[in-house]
Amino acid sequence: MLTERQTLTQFLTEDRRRHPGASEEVDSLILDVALACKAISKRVASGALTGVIGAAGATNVQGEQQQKLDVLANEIFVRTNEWGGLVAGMVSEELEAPYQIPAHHPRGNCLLVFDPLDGSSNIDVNVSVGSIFSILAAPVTGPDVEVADFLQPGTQQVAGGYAIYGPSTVLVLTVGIGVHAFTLDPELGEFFLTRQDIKVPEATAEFAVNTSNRRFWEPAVQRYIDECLAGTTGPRQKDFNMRWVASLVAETHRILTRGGVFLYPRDSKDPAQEGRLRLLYEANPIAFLIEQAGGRAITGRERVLEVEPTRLHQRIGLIFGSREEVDRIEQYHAESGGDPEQHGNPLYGFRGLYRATA
Ligand SMILES: O=P(O)(O)OC[C@H]1O[C@](O)(COP(=O)(O)O)[C@@H](O)[C@@H]1O
Ligand SMILES: [Mg+2]
Ligand SMILES: [Mg+2]
Repeated sequence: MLTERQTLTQFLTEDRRRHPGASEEVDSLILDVALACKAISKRVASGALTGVIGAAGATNVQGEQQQKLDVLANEIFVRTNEWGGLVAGMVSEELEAPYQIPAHHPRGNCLLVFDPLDGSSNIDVNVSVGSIFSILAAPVTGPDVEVADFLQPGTQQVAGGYAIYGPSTVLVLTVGIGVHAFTLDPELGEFFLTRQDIKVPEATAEFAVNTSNRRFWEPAVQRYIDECLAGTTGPRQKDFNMRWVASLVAETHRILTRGGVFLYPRDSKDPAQEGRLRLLYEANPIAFLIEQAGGRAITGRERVLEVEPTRLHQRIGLIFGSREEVDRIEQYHAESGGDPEQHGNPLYGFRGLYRATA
């Protein structure tokens, strides 16, 4: 098997060299991230046997209850990446402020941004979870990294990806030249290239959304989902299937495997927030992967990767997947006049005046 398949290390040292932006520092950092993901994968797989299931008893900066595995995965990410001399600073879902590299470790030129454990609500029920990461170049500033250093649009990412801890552990990666997947051989402890140049099919009949939020959605999203649900009896003239795993990594993996469209749109549930998912360490790396695979990722009205971040833990509407469906959702937002305040406007409801033509 070793001779037949390319390892992640071989892939980075051979294929990456063809990319003009390739840097050994980024390659090495990706390998450190992969090491962290292997360690997390092992802890996730051991489950209740090693006492990692359950709440940690603390609340993070998002106001969410931390699970033991959230804390552990964050610790693994930080400890694995702080000493190698590759990173200038880190931002994590689980840390309020940027993590400064301790003075006794060398400082590198990359910024590492991550969601150490995505899909936390699925830990207890033994459903797939994952880790998401994004790598940016560190602007040259003072000895410490600052919040402003991390507020770069997603177009500036030099690498992004996720590891999914499912029936098998798979690392999905882009360095800006396509999307590739590496499956962990748990016996050898090595990631092997198992899918190259992944492409999201342009058309789909499968959507993913948490429909319990319907009353908080903007009219454009209500219209789109209502039309999908109407199937052959509605304007789309075809039936749709629906999935909702409640793990962003699992939904992304499915869409990268067989297509589909994902929506966690901006809504009015918490008027102080623009959405549920975080821009820097959830939306941006996922958008980077999806675009590299030929799909699209938007907030509803703009390209996710072009959003100028204003806060570390900023939330955003996230809609991504097969190009034809994302185009349609974008069009519905444009047609609704660009006014996000029209929540619940009956004119846009399923029985409303504004129904799409197929
Ligand atoms: O429970 P909801 O509202 O459906 O939200 C599910 C979403 O929340 C998340 O679990 C948020 O990520 P975290 O688990 O890292 O907080 C996503 O993976 C998922 O898409
Ligand atoms: Mg998450
Ligand atoms: Mg998380």
